[in-house]
Amino acid sequence: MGIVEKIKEIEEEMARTQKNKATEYHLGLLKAKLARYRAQLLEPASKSGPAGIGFDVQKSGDARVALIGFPSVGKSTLLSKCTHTASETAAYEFTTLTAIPGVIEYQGARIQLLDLPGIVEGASQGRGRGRQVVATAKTADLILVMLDSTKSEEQRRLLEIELDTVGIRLNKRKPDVVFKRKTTGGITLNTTVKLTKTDEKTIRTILASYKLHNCDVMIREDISTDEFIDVLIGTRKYIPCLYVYNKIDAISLELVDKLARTENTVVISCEMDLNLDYLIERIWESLGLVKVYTKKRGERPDLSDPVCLRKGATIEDVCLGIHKSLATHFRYGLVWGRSSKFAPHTQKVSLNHQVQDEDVVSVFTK
Ligand SMILES: Nc1nc2c(ncn2[C@@H]2O[C@H](COP(=O)(O)OP(=O)(O)OP(=O)(O)O)[C@@H](O)[C@H]2O)c(=O)[nH]1
Ligand SMILES: [K+]
Ligand SMILES: [Mg+2]
Repeated sequence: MGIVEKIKEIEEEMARTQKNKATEYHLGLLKAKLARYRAQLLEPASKSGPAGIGFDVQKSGDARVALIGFPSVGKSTLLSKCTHTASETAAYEFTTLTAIPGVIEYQGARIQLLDLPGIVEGASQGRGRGRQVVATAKTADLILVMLDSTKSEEQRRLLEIELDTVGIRLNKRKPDVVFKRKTTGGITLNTTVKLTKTDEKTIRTILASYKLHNCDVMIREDISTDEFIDVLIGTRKYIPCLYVYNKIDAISLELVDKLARTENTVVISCEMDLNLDYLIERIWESLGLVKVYTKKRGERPDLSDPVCLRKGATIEDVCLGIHKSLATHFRYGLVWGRSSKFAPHTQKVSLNHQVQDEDVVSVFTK
């Protein structure tokens, strides 16, 4: 029996099993098994072929944003409107067949926007180019789930399932669980909160089913069984996401209003150029990029050409963003701004100092 069939069998058994206190533990086991098979199916290291490999597009710029959606929702139209790259658009489905990168320039940052082929239900199982598309989505810093506002709400849930299946967790934080493998000593399980969505027995059974007989587990959040499995599998990707409803020119104002009030949602019309600037603002905000200005000794900071970095970036990243040699010859840095302990005064810092948005940085070399 192939992995796909095995997965199907487990899914069927789960569907047949009634959800209650008595079956909770058995369902937990099935979930663990299912997650393991899916991981086998989708990780690049699996023997089932190059399933986990995405389209070969060079990452460039300060961040990567991937467009995911069903065919003909307007992904290519959006790329063509927001970047200098033209991607073919047409009224028929599957116009786009590969990944097409474009660049959004905003606030001094270069954001790579990736137009991707439309995916269909079952994409993560290998239908169409779906697996390649979702594998590419895994490499993104932000996912735009693009939806056709004239179509049913169902499309959003279906896309979420496809992304979830390949281990992408949208708008979620990594569960607050510390997990350490050991060679001896058995299992130490500690919780700092009351577990309401799973229990110790289920957790211990899952550990056993993964043949983890020696480990330390510290659970610091009220997690579910699924979230615990995510921790064990370890390759889950926690990616922020914006839901982008396109074609609002074709729906009622009431519906536009309702959609616009939904969390993590932006409504647009590519065709009528509605709200596209606002979308870019939201993309920028969701990426949480950090802009740092550099300053040479005795000069004013250069406000025209900031260095753009990811959240959590350090002085070392600033150096690398300017020139490779700067980090190797680094003596010390000076920081003005929010990350400076002595704001608004200067702080002398080393390479591992974390910078904040709008900091001004000077680097002194040997
Ligand atoms: N009414 C309306 N139509 C739009 C809008 N944006 C795009 N379209 C139309 O939707 C159709 C599909 O657009 P594409 O950009 O090719 O869609 P896609 O998502 O890239 O499609 P695939 O590459 O096939 O997956 C085209 O006929 C567009 O003209 C919009 O804002 N309003
Ligand atoms: K199309
Ligand atoms: Mg397209």
